Amino acid sequence: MGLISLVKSQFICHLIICYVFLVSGLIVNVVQLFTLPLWPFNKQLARRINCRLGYSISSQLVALLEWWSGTECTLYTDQESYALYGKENAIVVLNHNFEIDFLCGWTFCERFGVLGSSKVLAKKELAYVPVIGFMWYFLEIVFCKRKWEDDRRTVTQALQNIRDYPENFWFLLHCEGTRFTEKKHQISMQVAESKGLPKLKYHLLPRTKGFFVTVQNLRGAVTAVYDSTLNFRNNETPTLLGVLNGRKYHADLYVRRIPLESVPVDESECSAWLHKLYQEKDRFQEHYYQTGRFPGPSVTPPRRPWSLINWLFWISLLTCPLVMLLFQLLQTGSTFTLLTTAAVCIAGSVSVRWMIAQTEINRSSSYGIKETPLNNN
Ligand SMILES: CC/C=C\C/C=C\C/C=C\C/C=C\C/C=C\C/C=C/CCC(=O)SCCNC(=O)CCNC(=O)[C@H](O)C(C)(C)COP(=O)(O)OP(=O)(O)OC[C@H]1O[C@@H](n2cnc3c(N)ncnc32)[C@H](O)[C@@H]1OP(=O)(O)O
Ligand SMILES: CCCCCCCC/C=C\CCCCCCCC(=O)OC[C@@H](O)COP(=O)(O)O
Repeated sequence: MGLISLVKSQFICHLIICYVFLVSGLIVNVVQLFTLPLWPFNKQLARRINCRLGYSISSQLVALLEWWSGTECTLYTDQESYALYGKENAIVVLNHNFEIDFLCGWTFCERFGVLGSSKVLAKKELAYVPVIGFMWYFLEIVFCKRKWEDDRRTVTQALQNIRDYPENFWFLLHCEGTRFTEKKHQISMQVAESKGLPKLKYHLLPRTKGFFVTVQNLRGAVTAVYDSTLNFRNNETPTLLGVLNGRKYHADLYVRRIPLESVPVDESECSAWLHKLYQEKDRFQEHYYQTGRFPGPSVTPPRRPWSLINWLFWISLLTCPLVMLLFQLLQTGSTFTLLTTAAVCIAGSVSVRWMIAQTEINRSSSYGIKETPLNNN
């Protein structure tokens, strides 16, 4: 192990990174709160400000992936589509197999300049993740309970709200609705069979309602669907803890740009269209496993310096007072103050560890296992 790798794997480095993320995140959250009075008077300005504030949080995680772990992100796509990325609103349909697929998604957003404004149809539980959940509230992220009876109205309303968003955005949909596990796959394929649909090898059966309602409500505001398929080279199974430890991964993303006009308007045709899309995605994954690459030309969109600059800004701003405070505590240090400091550090570490745990597949929800109609019979 080289010296740099050794440094990156040290707990003290992780502690500092997490401290900077938490404290800067909370500061940004407070500033976001101060934008509240602006919303009724100049909503578009409030949104633009929040895009920048949100960027200041999410780009730290991107910097961790791009600059700390040095993970390579390769894009497989055609030249004409490449020229349009970041210059239009789009719905992104992405497979959901990896613990850091959200982070790779963010990284591509960053490289095409839409990180601050990126959106997602996210499960409601994520709204309660400290820092991120609060940030998302101000970025008008669309949350769902994954219960269609409850979601139909709220999701439609939230989608209508973002139609006039002042910055180009990508709206991410993991149509499978949950992360891939063997058990969920097995159950999902029983559902596919019962519906007379072809079996998928690498994906869960997509849930079509969210996709339909998104297309229906964003038609006219969004110009394309980006059918995106992510995989990692050499059977890597990336984790956020691995990234924090400075481990380098190799992400490959295959993107096809599909004009929105070619997505059917009728609900059942739209659902059939999505099922067909996932059958094609399955073939792309098969191709990847056979050949080690996706079809077509590949390109590596360059890293931009902004995520690193933002990160270094927060690190320099927040570590000096921390060091000074620790020195003062040690000098004056009563047992009580030292114990209190230790307790605050432990509480911080535990909460960040809890946040990281939200990304871990072995703690994945039981969605797709419990609620299947086959299990209810
Ligand atoms: C150039 C670069 C391009 C791209 C770059 C890539 C990405 C960057 C883009 C943006 C980045 C932005 C943000 C990223 C940051 C963070 C991301 C964080 C992640 C959050 C992700 C999540 O939280 S995923 C979970 C939440 N989201 C979803 O669930 C979306 C998908 N779900 C739906 O759409 C659902 O329809 C729903 C949620 C709207 C409603 O849920 P419900 O369960 O009620 O669904 P349905 O009514 O649809 O389900 C019933 C139907 O499903 C059938 N069924 C039952 N059991 C199963 C089963 N086990 N498997 C499959 N199907 C099942 C059932 O039979 C019903 O069928 P019907 O025919 O009757 O519909
Ligand atoms: C600068 C570095 C800071 C290091 C500290 C990192 C702290 C972690 C911060 C944020 C992590 C939370 C981001 C949440 C995004 C997780 C998205 C996700 O993958 O959700 C899963 C959901 O789709 C499906 O859930 P289930 O499979 O049904 O269960």
